[in-house]
Amino acid sequence: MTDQLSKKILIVEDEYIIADVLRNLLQNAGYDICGIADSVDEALELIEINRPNFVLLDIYLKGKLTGIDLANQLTEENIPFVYLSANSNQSILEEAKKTNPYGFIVKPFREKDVLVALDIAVYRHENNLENKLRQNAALQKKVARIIDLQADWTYKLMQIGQALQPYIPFEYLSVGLKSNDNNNDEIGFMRIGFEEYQTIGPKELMVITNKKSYELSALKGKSTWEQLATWYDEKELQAAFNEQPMRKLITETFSMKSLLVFPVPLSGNQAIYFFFYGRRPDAYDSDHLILCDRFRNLIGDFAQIMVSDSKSPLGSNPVYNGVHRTAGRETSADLFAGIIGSSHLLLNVFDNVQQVAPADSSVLILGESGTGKERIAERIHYLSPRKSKPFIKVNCAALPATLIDSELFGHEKGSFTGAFERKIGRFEQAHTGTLFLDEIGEIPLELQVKLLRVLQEKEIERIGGRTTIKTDVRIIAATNRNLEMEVAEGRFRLDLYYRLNVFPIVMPPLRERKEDIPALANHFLIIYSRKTGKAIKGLSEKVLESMQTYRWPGNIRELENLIERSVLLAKSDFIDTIALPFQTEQPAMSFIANANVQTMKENEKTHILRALNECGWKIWGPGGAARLLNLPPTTLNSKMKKLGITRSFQK
Ligand SMILES: Nc1ncnc2c1ncn2[C@@H]1O[C@H](COP(=O)(O)OP(=O)(O)OP(=O)(O)O)[C@@H](O)[C@H]1O
Repeated sequence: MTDQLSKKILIVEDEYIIADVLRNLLQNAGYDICGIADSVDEALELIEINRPNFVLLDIYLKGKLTGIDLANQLTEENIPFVYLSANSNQSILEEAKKTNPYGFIVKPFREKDVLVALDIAVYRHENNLENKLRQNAALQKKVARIIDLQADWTYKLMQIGQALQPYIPFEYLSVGLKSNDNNNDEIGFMRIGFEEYQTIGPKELMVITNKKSYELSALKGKSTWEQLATWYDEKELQAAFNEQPMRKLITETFSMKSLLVFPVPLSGNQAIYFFFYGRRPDAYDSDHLILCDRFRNLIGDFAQIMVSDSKSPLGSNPVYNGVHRTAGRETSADLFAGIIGSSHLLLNVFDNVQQVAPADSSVLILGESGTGKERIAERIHYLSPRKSKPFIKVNCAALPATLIDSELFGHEKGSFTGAFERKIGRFEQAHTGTLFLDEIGEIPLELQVKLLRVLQEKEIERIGGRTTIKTDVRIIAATNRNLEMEVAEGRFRLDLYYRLNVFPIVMPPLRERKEDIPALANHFLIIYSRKTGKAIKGLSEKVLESMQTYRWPGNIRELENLIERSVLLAKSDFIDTIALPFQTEQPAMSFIANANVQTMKENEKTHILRALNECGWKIWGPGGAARLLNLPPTTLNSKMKKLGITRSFQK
């Protein structure tokens, strides 16, 4: 459990009785209550005087201002808070959620709920801080290494961009120097793979944009540069096109949608500017501004040394060293071996993995079935300091509810009928390593409490055992369900959700990264040609085109199965027809926000039914639906049960 004794808590609650109950129970648990406020004004005063470590925050308070107003102030001051709320209406809760609280306690609450919620909040906050501190330290080391590299400055600048990528993602980075003599050189780096960038210097830009040097200079001359770090979403970026013709050119030429401007002041009234461009309409937010603040000095040190060197590519006599198309020392081939694709959505996932892997924080991988969640979980483990320790996987959907308990925690001999031997559970097996809880959304509610306790207390008890056993396990959980929706509908515990959701990674569905389809298809073609001993050379343009228009409800797994089947059926060394399932047009569905659980279930149901029909309702063995769907038959069975699929369901 977290050390409460050092934690000062401020209670902001206008109902005296509730505030008093909270004070008593928190004091009994060892917390120090540094004040009770019934309005935002009073809370601000107490914060100023007492600097609490944590705030428990009611939404409706005395006075005009609400807890949500105070929340923004708390975020600015980096004071974590947990909401106390009665069952407010949905729109208020939505507003509250946007302020990124560390948890919610719903009134009326039990003593246990409050203590657990606070404990999770402290854990989450500490993990956040740990992440932030680690970020700074890691970047500091990288920058020092880059400065010392035996390479030209253009290459070093590209390495700086690459070092920033996990924190400030970009698809195009332009770096410019603003100086007294109005020299506005810019140099660009286009991301073309994981740790792979192409340099776009002035000459390349002229060729790509079909503009002469003086035309580009004129566009740059018209631009105004911000004094402070600023971000623009798609609309804001477009609205400023008139005053910023150079940004318009870059945005349109490279199909970018948002921008983060990061100025770093240097000596002698100069400043170096980093323009991060993203393909998402809202790639940047206030968190990136905080990162800019944190990294400013570090990047400033690098830039100062660079511009003082006569060989700098930016400065009064720029020395530009031509085109680089360079990968970092370790490429995706090393770090993400066998994970095919270079779409910006997948590259963002790689960035997240690289960021979180070295830490011990829990990771929650979200995404539809077959998007590669398990693959990513393995990578996180193998890129972490635990890589030589066990990686243990539990598929929560494949286990009957009655067995999950003993599977996870183990049992002693004779602890229940059928327990003939002592069993070591998965938690113990994963000791010092990583435990991957796949399909975490399927864990029954009763077990969720137990799992939460184990995660907090880091010790387990085997069923029928008398002693507790200490475990040191990193948790990676995955689900294809919308867990927020599961929480809202009472099937998943809010506290467990908050405990697991410390670092979410969202796997994009294949239909949102269609540019990866040809590479994936070729990858599977090579694998299955080799397996079947057929020398298949490729797929026709027509086949690739039809694959691009298909929606892939089963994602990469479905693509893999389709290629496997096509290779088996191929009569020549070239695949020029492919049996894509017939599909009615469906509206695009995004997984996280606004996802409609019903639709996803329906989707899964349709997909399974299609496979069952294709296999004549055979589930097990060769030619069975389980093999077609690349699922263990037990998983398929439990999915069918959950989705209510029986043969009579099929009309
Ligand atoms: N980027 C990728 N490159 C190559 N193969 C991939 C990639 N992503 C996934 N695969 C393959 O696709 C199949 C499905 O991947 P995986 O089991 O990791 O998905 P999942 O999201 O965990 O699915 P589920 O939710 O059904 O458990 C596996 O055979 C995996 O090896």
